[in-house]
Amino acid sequence: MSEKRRPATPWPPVETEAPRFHPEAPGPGTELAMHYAECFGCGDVDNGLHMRSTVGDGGVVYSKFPVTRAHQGAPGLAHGGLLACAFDEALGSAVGNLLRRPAVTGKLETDFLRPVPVGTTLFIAARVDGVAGRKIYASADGHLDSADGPVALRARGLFVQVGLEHFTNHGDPDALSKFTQQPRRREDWDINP
Ligand SMILES: CCCCCCCCCC(=O)SCCNC(=O)CCNC(=O)[C@H](O)C(C)(C)COP(=O)(O)OP(=O)(O)OC[C@H]1O[C@@H](n2cnc3c(N)ncnc32)[C@H](O)[C@@H]1OP(=O)(O)O
Repeated sequence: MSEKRRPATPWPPVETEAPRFHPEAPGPGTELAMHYAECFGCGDVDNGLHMRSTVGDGGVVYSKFPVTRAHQGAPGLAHGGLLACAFDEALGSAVGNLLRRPAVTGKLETDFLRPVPVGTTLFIAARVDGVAGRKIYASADGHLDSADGPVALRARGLFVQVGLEHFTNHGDPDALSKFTQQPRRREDWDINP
């Protein structure tokens, strides 16, 4: 298949500032641990995505999603919803680790350009594109089987900064202590929008 094109829409869709990476953000070459053991994206969960991420140069976070039979939609092909899930994880990891601003996905759009077969590994490169107040814009490309393989998917996400109480009030009162990597303590986060 040739390089796929889709209609171009402005990104970020509003005026933004360049992202300011947290002074204690992990540097290039750092392998990121799972952020929560029960996370479907990166945790130690049966039939989860088992994604692993590494910080690259220039504010890029590289993630790998090994596609198995547990992730099928059509026979032999990855389920589109799980592919979108992989991008949510990859984009969220870039936002959370590089900015250390607590944020949740507000909007996620995914362009599916090529089928992703079982047995392939999706190599996702994610970056933070801009920040407008609480709104954090990030995007990613997903390459088949190598970092420079053909692009199978592209995604764009809006993450909205929230207070840490978002996790403790709506989720688990002990949420912060259950993060398995930095940022996990209140003082590890940049909570000022
Ligand atoms: C180290 C850690 C690594 C972590 C990796 C984790 C990866 C996984 C990440 C996730 O999956 S998070 C889970 C999925 N997401 C959610 O559960 C979020 C559910 N939604 C909410 O909780 C609220 O709707 C939300 C916090 C997103 C926003 O509610 P708020 O009341 O705080 O804010 P508001 O609605 O005023 O929106 C703030 C701004 O964002 C804009 N906005 C929000 N959602 C939007 C949307 N969908 N489209 C466009 N704009 C949107 C909104 O218009 C507004 O713009 P302005 O400031 O310019 O007025």
